[in-house]
Amino acid sequence: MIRFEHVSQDYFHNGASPVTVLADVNLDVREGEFVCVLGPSGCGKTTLLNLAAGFIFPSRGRVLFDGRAVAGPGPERGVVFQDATLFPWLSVAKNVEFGLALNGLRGRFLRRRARGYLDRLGLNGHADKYPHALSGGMRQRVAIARVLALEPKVLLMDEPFSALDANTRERLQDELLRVWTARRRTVLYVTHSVEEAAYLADRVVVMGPAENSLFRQIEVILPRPRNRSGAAFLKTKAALREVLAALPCCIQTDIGAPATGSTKRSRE
Ligand SMILES: Nc1ncnc2c1ncn2[C@@H]1O[C@H](COP(=O)(O)OP(=O)(O)OP(=O)(O)O)[C@@H](O)[C@H]1O
Repeated sequence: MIRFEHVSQDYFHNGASPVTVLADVNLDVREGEFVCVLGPSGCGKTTLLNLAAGFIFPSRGRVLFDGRAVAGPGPERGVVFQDATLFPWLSVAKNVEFGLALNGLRGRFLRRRARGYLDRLGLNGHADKYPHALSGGMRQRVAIARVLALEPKVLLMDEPFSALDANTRERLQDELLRVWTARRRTVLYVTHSVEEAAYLADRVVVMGPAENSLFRQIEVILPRPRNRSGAAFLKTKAALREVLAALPCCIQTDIGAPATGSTKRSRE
């Protein structure tokens, strides 16, 4: 569904020589697959996602969607960011309807589609509220409903739940999995969290420094729904932490382990 073919990405800073963030990345995301991209801060996770979204273009190589080169953003690739960027002057329902109207839906078809996705995300009692009256978790739910309502083939998600408290995050992870299981969309999901990657992913792509952009790929073969305290789940987390700990010269890592005597941070 998404293919990165020998993709390299350079950035330029004030006339200095270019900095290579991704080097010769080859990655296939299969249709219906849930792929998490995990790695230290600054290793290029968002860059990878932005390339798939068509927000930027590779310095070298090609990014393909459904066999065709990505030439820019498109409704078949829905993007969810860390901060829900809703229109503050529109109600919840109107926020979801906005993109549908831009894509040509009108009248009751538009309203029915929007309501359907608000229901799916547990927002049916909040359709007439404005974003300022919603909690962070609810705002993020609206942002997801808004993207899902466009029925994209691929969801590109950049740390969508990282700003939320642990309970809300886990609830939204379950809601996302419920929607994903029902429709089996392809998901490319950037996270710092080992726990999140182990819970969500079919496959975890661990990214490293540019010369080793795709450091390791790990299939997560645990059955769903996953038990966060089960032995197999804990083992998967431990395996992922081991891979992260083996990364050469991390900038910052979030490997979910106590940071005693090291510079490693934990958010879990
Ligand atoms: N438009 C840009 N121009 C110049 N440098 C950039 C640009 N976008 C990203 N970078 C640099 O590229 C590197 C990778 O950034 P990117 O945001 O892809 O990493 P990341 O792994 O997503 O980081 P984080 O986990 O902190 O969000 C960083 O050093 C960043 O400063």
